[in-house]
Amino acid sequence: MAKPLLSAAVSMRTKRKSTGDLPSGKERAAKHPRTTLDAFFSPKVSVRMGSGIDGVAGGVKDKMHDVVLSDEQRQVLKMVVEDGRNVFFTGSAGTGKSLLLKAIISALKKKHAKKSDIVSVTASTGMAASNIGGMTIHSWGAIAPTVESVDKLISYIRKARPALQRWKATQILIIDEVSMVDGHLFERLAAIATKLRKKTDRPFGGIQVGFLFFLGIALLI
Ligand SMILES: Nc1ncnc2c1ncn2[C@@H]1O[C@H](COP(=O)(O)OP(=O)(O)OP(=O)(O)O)[C@@H](O)[C@H]1O
Repeated sequence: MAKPLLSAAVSMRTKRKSTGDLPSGKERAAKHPRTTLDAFFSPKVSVRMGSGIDGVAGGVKDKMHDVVLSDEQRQVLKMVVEDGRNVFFTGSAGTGKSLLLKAIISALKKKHAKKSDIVSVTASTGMAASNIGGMTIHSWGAIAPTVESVDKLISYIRKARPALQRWKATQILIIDEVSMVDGHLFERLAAIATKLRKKTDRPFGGIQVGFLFFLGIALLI
């Protein structure tokens, strides 16, 4: 049987329940340990199985499964979400990168729920972008592939208001499958960010960047 594929539906299970839902006193403490920071970064994530190709083929029932992140996955999630660090991680096939990326996106969106436009989720290809509920890096940044000059690109972006808003508002940029982004495009993205955001002293104009590499994740934070 084909291995189930992940969809973008990953949700953190760290939300506090109202006290009315829980028993009180010692029983409650035993059954429902207090939510600690450590517990926050030991999230259970629900993964929708059977979507994607398997789902289309109808081979697997669409069903939510709880999984617990491994120590390594939790460590990366904490570095990105809590510490706000630029993180790149890689690994061979099936080591849980995609699941972790979805958990990271979910945690970032939850953390920044009141200012959701500061988190941007992108990928180098349309397929990868759609798998994580994002858009291609070209669409996100209004990068016309035929335009070479950074200044021309910037004047084009200034006229494309939604893209301009994204460039200015984004504080955390995730790029999935960053290995498909060539160095030249990457340099242009960095140059545009620096010029548009007017923070010339900081790489990428101060955007935190994260990447999911071909076999891993790269975040620009
Ligand atoms: N912490 C975990 N607990 C249980 N299952 C997990 C965990 N992390 C990942 N998995 C499962 O392992 C399988 C492989 O994970 P995933 O697709 O994220 O790997 P990957 O590194 O992205 O693989 P590839 O490079 O081939 O795309 C998936 O079925 C996923 O649901």
